[in-house]
Amino acid sequence: MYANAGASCKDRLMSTSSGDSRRRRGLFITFEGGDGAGKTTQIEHVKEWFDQAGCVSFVTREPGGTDMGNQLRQLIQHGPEDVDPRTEALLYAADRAYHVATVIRPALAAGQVVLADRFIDSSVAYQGAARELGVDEVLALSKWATEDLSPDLTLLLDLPPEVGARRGTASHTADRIERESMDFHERVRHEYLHLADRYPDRIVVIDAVGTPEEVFREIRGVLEERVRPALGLLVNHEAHDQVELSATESPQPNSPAPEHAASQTSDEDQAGTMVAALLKESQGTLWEGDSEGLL
Ligand SMILES: Nc1ncnc2c1ncn2[C@@H]1O[C@H](COP(=O)(O)OP(=O)(O)O)[C@@H](O)[C@H]1O
Ligand SMILES: Cc1cn([C@H]2C[C@H](O)[C@@H](COP(=O)(O)OP(=O)(O)O)O2)c(=O)[nH]c1=O
Repeated sequence: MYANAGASCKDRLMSTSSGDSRRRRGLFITFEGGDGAGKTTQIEHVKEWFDQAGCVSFVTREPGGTDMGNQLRQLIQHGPEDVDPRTEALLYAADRAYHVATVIRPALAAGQVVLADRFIDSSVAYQGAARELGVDEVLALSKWATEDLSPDLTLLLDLPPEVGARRGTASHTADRIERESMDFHERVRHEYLHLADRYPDRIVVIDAVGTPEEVFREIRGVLEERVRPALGLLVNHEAHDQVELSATESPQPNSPAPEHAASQTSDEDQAGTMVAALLKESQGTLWEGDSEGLL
C-alpha cells in the first residue's frame, strides 16, 4: 500500500534524473536540537506539509531507527551509568551505520523524502563537545560510519536547556543523558550553534521557544522558501489529486525501507541529489556537494 501510494511523488523525484542514475535520490532532512526542543512534535507537522505537497515522507529517528537500533537505544539510554564516553560514541555510530545502510540509503535511492529525528550533528554536539571527545574526531567517526552521507537540510531547534528539561520531565522520566548537568546541555547547545555557523547553507536555526504552532510557522517558512521551489519543479500540481494519504499508510519509525528500493552507490552521493541542486539554487548561495562533505 505504502509503496504504491508513494510512487507518484517518487516517480516525479526520479523522473527529473534525465536518465542519469547518479542523480536518483530523494531528499534527506534532519531535525536537531537539545532534549525537549520539540523535534518529535515538529517532525509530524513537517510530514503533514509533505503530504499536502503530494510527497510521501518517511519519519525515522536516531538512536533506534531499526530493530537493532532500538536495542542499542535501550542500552545507551538505560544501560549502566558507567558507560564511558568512547563506548557511548561507538554505540551511536553503530546505530547510525546500520540505520543508514539498511533504511536511509535505500529510501533515498528509491527517491523518497526521509525525515530523521537526529543524525550526525547530535553525535558532534553530545559526544564531541559535551562529552569532550573532540568534535573533529567524532565527526570523522560518523562520516566513516555513514560513508559520508550528509543531509540536504537540517532544522536546528534552538532552546535554552532549562526550558527543554522542564518540557521533558513533564512528559517522561529522564534518561541517562537527560540527567546530565545543565552545563553539559549548555555545551550541547553551544556546539549546535557553532555547527550552524560552520554550515550555514545546510543548517537553519529555528527559535524553539514559542508555542508548537509558532515554531511550525517558522519551519513552514523555511520549507516554503527553500524546499517548495525544488518540489515545485519536481511535483506538478496533479500531485494533490493523485496522492491522498493518511498517516497510517506511511511507514512508522523503525520500519524497514521498501524492499524494492534501488541499491545505493557511492557515485550517487558524489553527484548529490537533484533536489539538493535545486535547493542550492533557491538559496542563491554556494552549496557544498557531498564530495566536499557538508559535515
Ligand atoms: N513548542 C512547545 N512548547 C511547549 N511544549 C512543547 C513544545 N513542543 C513540544 N512540547 C512538549 O514538550 C515535550 C517534548 O517535546 P518533543 O517534541 O518530544 O521534543 P524532543 O523530541 O525534541 O525531545 C512533549 O511533551 C511535547 O508535547
Ligand atoms: C543520535 C544521538 C543522540 N544522542 C542523545 C541525545 C538524547 O539525549 C538521546 C536521544 O533520546 P531521545 O529520547 O530520542 O531524545 P529527544 O527526544 O530528547 O531528542 O540520545 C547522543 O548523545 N548522540 C547521538 O548521536
